[in-house]
Amino acid sequence: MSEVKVAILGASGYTGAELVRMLANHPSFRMTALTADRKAGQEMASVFPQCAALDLPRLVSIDQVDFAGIDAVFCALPHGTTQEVIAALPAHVKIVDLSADFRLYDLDAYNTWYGHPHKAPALQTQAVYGLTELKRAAIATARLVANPGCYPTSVQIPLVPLLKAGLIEADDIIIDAKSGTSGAGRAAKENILYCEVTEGLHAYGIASHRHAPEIEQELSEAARKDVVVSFTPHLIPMSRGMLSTINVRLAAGAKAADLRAAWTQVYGDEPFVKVLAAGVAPQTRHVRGSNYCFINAFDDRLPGRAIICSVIDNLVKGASGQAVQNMNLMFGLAETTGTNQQPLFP
Ligand SMILES: NC(=O)C1=CN([C@@H]2O[C@H](COP(=O)(O)OP(=O)(O)OC[C@H]3O[C@@H](n4cnc5c(N)ncnc54)[C@H](OP(=O)(O)O)[C@@H]3O)[C@@H](O)[C@H]2O)C=CC1
Ligand SMILES: CC(=O)N[C@@H](CCC(=O)OP(=O)(O)O)C(=O)O
Repeated sequence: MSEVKVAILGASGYTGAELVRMLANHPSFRMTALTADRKAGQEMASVFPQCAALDLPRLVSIDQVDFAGIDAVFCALPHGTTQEVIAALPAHVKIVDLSADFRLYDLDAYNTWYGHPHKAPALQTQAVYGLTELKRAAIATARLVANPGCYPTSVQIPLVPLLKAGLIEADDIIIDAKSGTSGAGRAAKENILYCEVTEGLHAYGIASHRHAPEIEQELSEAARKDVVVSFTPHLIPMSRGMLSTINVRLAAGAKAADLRAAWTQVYGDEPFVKVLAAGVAPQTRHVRGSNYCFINAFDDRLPGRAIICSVIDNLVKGASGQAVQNMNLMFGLAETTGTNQQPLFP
């Protein structure tokens, strides 16, 4: 196909850097504009020395980009800042938004969880929630894709097929999730300072994290009834990686082996979702730097219950990798184009 001219808004952030890493080897997407806020005017190689060998445009502010010459936009800005930016883009541009700004279909729920009214409600009705493996047909024809959050990605990949198949009960889902600190972005914040996260582990957003309604929106659709989950995120002292350990009540007679069989049926041909061999616990170190999601299920010692483990790299399948996977789909390209890096191990 002819070259697709791409702009990355927020290229000086962590997910922006991951987008650059993936697009550097992409045969069709050419990085034409890269934006920053405080770092506008700087070379990428001065912001990210790992980019020194790449021929990249200088970072500019968003208002300096001529979007008439852009075909595709990856929007990697903080949530709350993207709705007006995306609403101002010309109609021919296809967009994958990595922020949370277009993920909740219900505008009242958005207002409740994000603390302000939606600033582009008409555009929200066009947005497609972009968990690639579960929404492929809608993503392929969308103009605006709301890329899922990292925690919701790690949770929905295992749970959606199980709820659709009626293999787990929808009213008893307990999610214990852990994220590396890159999940909080590159901007300086006291709670992610080295001394605040190293040699320790803590829960945050207990019973109040904004990813709960996003998870519930998609699980409710799968279960065809309202689902409420118990969701507890934790911050762990590592730069990237996410583990969700999910405790579920099985439908009568079901076993972990049935969950594994259902996943194999749904994901058997997927390039990025892998059901590990029986008994093997998914580990974040085995997906690091890759677009993989590894999942597995185990029978609990409590009768009728199972424990599910799901790992992703929060910056890749949890953000930029899935974003490129989605943009590939929107341009009729193989989803693996530019996204099939093997994990970095050890
Ligand atoms: N980190 C992760 O694991 C994940 C992140 N996301 C979401 O992706 C988005 C980007 O995250 P991440 O890369 O981690 O964030 P960072 O804080 O690392 O980067 C934010 C980027 O946006 C720019 N920026 C900040 N404020 C503004 C503004 N008001 N106007 C224009 N540009 C601005 C920054 O520029 P400058 O550097 O010049 O300040 C920087 O380029 C967020 O919405 C985040 O929630 C989604 C899934 C996972
Ligand atoms: C470790 C950490 O702080 N993680 C972020 C989630 C990252 C993410 O997916 O954010 P968006 O929904 O904004 O895209 C958080 O808990 O808010």
